Amino acid sequence: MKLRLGVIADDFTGATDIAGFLVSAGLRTVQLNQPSAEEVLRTAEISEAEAIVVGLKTRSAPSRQAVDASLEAARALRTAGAKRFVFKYCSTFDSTAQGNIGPVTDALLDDLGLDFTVVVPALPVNGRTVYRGHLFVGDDPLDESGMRHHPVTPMTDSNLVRLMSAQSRGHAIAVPYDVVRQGAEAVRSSLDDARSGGARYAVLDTLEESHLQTIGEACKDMVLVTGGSGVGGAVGRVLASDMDRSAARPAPTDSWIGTAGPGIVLSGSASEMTNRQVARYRELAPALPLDVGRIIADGPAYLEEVLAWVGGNGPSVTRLDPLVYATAGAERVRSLQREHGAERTSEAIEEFFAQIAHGVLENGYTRFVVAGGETSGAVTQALGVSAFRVGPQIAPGVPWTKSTDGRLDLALKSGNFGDEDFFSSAQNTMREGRNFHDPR
Ligand SMILES: Nc1ncnc2c1ncn2[C@@H]1O[C@H](COP(=O)(O)OP(=O)(O)O)[C@@H](O)[C@H]1O
Ligand SMILES: O=C(O)[C@@H](O)C(=O)COP(=O)(O)O
Repeated sequence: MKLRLGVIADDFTGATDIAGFLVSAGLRTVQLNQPSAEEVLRTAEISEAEAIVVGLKTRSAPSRQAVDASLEAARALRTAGAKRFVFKYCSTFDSTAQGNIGPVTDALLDDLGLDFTVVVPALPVNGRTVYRGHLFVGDDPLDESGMRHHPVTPMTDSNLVRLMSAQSRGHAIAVPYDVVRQGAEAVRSSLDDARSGGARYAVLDTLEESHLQTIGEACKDMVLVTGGSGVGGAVGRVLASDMDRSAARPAPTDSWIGTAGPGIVLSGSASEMTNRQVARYRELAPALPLDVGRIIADGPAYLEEVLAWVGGNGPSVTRLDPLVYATAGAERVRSLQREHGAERTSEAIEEFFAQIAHGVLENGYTRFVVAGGETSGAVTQALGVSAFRVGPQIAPGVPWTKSTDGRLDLALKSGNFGDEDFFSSAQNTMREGRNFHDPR
């Protein structure tokens, strides 16, 4: 077994995000969704994976459930040979004072016999930076960004030290930019001081890619690192540079071949970026907005109508895949939540997307572009996909993935990732792929 790194990701888009960065770092990486311990072990044995990413759906689950699922994943990864672990959460934290990042981090620390770790959500390539312990999204502090309107985890505080202290058992401190820019040695010594001073978590300022590399090197001997795909990629690069690379082997995405069947775009994210992506794609391809009232009141009959619409807008009619979306602006989301209840609305929409995915799968669809983390979790489960190979990146943090049985191609897009043309560029990337066979 070659396994070095085990990643526990709190949602499925987050899992593909970090898996893509680990592949780019040069590690053979497999992604498993909610696997049993046996699946983790079997994968480590037969796949020669150097990194296994376990995608969970724990971001907004009840805390006990999130802790249990994360511990089970970490133990399975350890049994499979992993010596180092990353707990991957969102680059926009997506975890309020009642959230699961603190409880899961505490449980992992205890289970691994540790008393200290780092908190590094930053992903500068996508505009997520941390300064003086505050998380920024582009030009805005987190609590002034679109994330303040998130339907499930509205972020109204940008101070990670405060958020982490509120959620967890221990004391968090910030390691400022002036230390990080001095390099790995300075960071390591600052972390040692923090730990001996009684801190349990250090939030590291991160303004640019080079800071991630510094942090990756400073955390070289840390068994558990927590944060986003940025620090995950840095840990991966440091690990890869330490490994024996004498055996020639193809780059992990060299042999990427897309499936040939029809495709669909499903968008259940209500983020600002996804709203822009939907608006843009509506100009290019057939698009069906979902009626949330009918999802709740009229489930099965409405599902039949939606599937019929998809069937009528297939490959013989349109070059770009049809889009079905619940995506709406903050005002509309609030009003639907007032009318039907926030949790009920989210769950009903996610379940409806799962049913659409299942329906089109039965009709022979093989290519799925999905926007939204929770939505991707629901869709992937409905498709019965439990393991992915990770392919080329469409945009930073969004690779194409393929079910390991080769049946399906999936692009699971975090709500906030990609540019306005993401939905069409995902399909174009696939069609332009060297080996992609487009039946149209
Ligand atoms: N129009 C809407 N009104 C209310 N909730 C919505 C609407 N559209 C989507 N949602 C819900 O919002 C949540 C979005 O979360 P997610 O899929 O993780 O997207 P993101 O990646 O942007 O966080 C889902 O639970 C989804 O069902
Ligand atoms: O780190 C990130 O921003 C993403 O990998 C992520 O976690 C995606 O979550 P959603 O925004 O819920 O899709």
